[in-house]
Amino acid sequence: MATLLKNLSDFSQTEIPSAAPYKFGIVVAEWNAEITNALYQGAYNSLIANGASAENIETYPVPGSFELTAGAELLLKYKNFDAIICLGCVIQGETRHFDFICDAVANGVSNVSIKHSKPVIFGVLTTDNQQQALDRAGGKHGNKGDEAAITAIKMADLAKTLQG
Ligand SMILES: Nc1c(NC[C@H](O)[C@H](O)[C@H](O)CO)[nH]c(=O)[nH]c1=O
Ligand SMILES: CC(=O)[C@@H](O)COP(=O)(O)O
Repeated sequence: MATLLKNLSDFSQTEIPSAAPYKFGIVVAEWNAEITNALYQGAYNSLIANGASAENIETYPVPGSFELTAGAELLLKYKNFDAIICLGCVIQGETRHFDFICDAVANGVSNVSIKHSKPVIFGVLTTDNQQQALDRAGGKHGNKGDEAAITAIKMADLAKTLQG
């Protein structure tokens, strides 16, 4: 469903499990920091609002969205999280660099999730311009960080259910 048809922060509280049992790692890209900091605040606040403990949330910066994959891999290799949230903002420039970054991080995050059988959430804005990013980082279309956090809670809960 296109974002124009669904607010990124619009969730029914009854559809969200408690985040209390789970540990979350958040990897945040430093590129476009005004946007990614807003995404992070949305994600952190959503985790806390749904019962996560502050001591169960660890946050790590990486230089850019391309490094989100490596950040997620390192967290899952060396730490014990129930879900990883990757937050970034890639804005189209003059060249095809945008395409390569977006493809790399989308595929990379998915591959790390499958490799570790752990939820790794793609909370990355891939926009034509800064206004589209602002609209999705706490603007008129909500906050993709909220969406990423709720997705992480749901997936961590699914994993716990399936593990028995
Ligand atoms: N242009 C953007 C970048 N570029 C940097 C890359 O993500 C990466 O850090 C670099 O290529 C070195 O490996 N990153 C973003 O997150 N957003 C952009 O708009
Ligand atoms: C997504 C990018 O890496 C991009 O912002 C870099 O800008 P440019 O394509 O003009 O070099």
